[in-house]
Amino acid sequence: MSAMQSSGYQSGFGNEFATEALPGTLPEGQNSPQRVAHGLYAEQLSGTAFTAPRHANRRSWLYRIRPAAVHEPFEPLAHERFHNRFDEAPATPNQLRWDPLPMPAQSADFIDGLVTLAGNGGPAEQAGIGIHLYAANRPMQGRFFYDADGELLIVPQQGRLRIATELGVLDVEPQEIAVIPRGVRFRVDLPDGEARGYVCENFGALLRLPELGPIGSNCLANPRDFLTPCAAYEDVEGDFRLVAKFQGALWQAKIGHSPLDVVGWHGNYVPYKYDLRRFNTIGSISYDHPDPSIFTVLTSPSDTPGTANVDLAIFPPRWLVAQHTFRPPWFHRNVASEFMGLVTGVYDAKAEGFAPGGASLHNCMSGHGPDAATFEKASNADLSKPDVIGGTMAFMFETRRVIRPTRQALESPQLQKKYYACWQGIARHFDPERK
Ligand SMILES: O=C(O)Cc1cc(O)ccc1O
Ligand SMILES: [Fe+2]
Repeated sequence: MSAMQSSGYQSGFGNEFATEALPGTLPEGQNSPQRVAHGLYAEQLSGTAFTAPRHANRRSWLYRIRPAAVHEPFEPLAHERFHNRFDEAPATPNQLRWDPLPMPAQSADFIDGLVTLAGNGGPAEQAGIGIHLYAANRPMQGRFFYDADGELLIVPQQGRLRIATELGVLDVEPQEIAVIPRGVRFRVDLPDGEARGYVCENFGALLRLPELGPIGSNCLANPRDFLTPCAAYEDVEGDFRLVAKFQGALWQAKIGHSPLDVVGWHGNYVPYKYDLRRFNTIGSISYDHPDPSIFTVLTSPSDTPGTANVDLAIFPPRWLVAQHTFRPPWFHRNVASEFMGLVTGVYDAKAEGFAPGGASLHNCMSGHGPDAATFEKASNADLSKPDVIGGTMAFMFETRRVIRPTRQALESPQLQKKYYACWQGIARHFDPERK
């Protein structure tokens, strides 16, 4: 099958977009005309309840060669490593860290290459997240995927992804993220031959931009930097497979055509990408390190105000200028649970052991913070000079619920058995006489 080429982008977050790959496709003044132009079918894709409040309501109208209903029955598709079984092992208060997942030894496409590391809640609850890694060395050939359980926040760490979706093509590279809405069908091609990264499967409310409060009307992730593809379609027939993730398990159906056959669409339920290097990072220009909520790119709110189902926060390059201050992240315990990954460079709280492609987990109320080497260095740094953190991009999925590692994550050879030791060298400095 010929890979769809990039179709260009439209900018903005949550906009009412309208795009057509063939002129005259979109109906004028209505959504569902008696006959759609070019002999297409009209289909609504609803991402929120029909009656969701207007500001949160998301749906798109798709004008396509065949409706999404056209495929043979689904049958279960085994996948040992990609699931939502977050109750296989006791949730642990231990600080955990993993080395990067190796590239696959056998041939694996994006779906084959998914491994579930941890999660909470589930698709039936419509709350919580799944945390997965992927490592792939083959494009998805003749198969397409959609996730009915949640939207997929994809964080590439190595290798570019070409994500051909029903609504158009997203080309993403490390330091960019992509979000594929629940239900949207897509295929992942690998322009660099292999790729690796992280996926947050969000079972809860759709990711949105955080409120800015006193920050004002700009900064953090600016809406115009979010890019949604222009319409692009494939008109191909063949012996293809449609893979669905439904209630934690995979299903597969035969489909005789590419489901990426949407010639035009309009609406606000859309895939998008965002370049994390565009993030307008805010920090202290006086003293003390603020809470990392200032680093929030996107948030999935829960039913409790200010308490996220999941936040995506990033730790991008930035200047550290705070005076009479311990500049790196402080020691802390958090009611929320923190999963971190590293796209590139070094994370400022960890001198070593947290490698690009690796991961860490600090659960609810588990103490963590700078390792011993970082503490000593930052406690003795010359604060008369600004310090610059360059060439790095770490991120965090922070969630209100405890993050439960899967059995395979706890049994993985990548789990660092001695992670706790990075704090064991923390010296006792207490001296009642010392100022
Ligand atoms: O390293 C961490 O644990 C993440 C983190 C970063 C930060 O700057 C402040 C708090 C926090 O949890
Ligand atoms: Fe933390």
